[in-house]
Amino acid sequence: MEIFKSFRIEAAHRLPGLPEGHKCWRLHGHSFRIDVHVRGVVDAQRGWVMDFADVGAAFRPIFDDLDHRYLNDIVGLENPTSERLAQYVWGRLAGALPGLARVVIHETCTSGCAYEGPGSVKEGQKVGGGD
Ligand SMILES: Nc1nc2c(c(=O)[nH]1)N=C([C@H](O)[C@H](O)COP(=O)(O)OP(=O)(O)OP(=O)(O)O)CN2
Ligand SMILES: [Zn+2]
Repeated sequence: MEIFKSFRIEAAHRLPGLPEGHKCWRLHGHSFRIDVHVRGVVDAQRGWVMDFADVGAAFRPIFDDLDHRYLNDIVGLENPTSERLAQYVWGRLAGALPGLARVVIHETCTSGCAYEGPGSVKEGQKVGGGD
């Protein structure tokens, strides 16, 4: 069984790896939604995989570091694409949240990414890179 909890973060960013003419090179902001998925068995007594509150507690320090921030200023997020943000969140949560299964970043209502941790994608499996 997989459960999830969603968090909303208001933050600014720009993508310095893009050409200057690209709209996302410029400073702009998003209401990011971050979904944290945890996979595990349903405990017979409690009837749940994990208390949603425990997911919230594990995410809290990350929320505090990301919310109402300029993401590019954060070490590890110098190029804060959705993909880099997913890797960043995973890297911080993995040791704190047993059963972490997926981190989903909704950068806008229509775009984002899902990450299932290192090893979930083969090294060198490049599918894009254009601007
Ligand atoms: N693979 C990625 N592509 C893009 C990212 C990203 O993080 N990973 N980020 C951006 C920009 O930051 C942009 O703010 C979001 O992209 P986009 O979906 O193009 O935003 P729009 O709301 O302008 O989309 P429309 O549907 O065209 O209105 C760009 N690409
Ligand atoms: Zn953006």
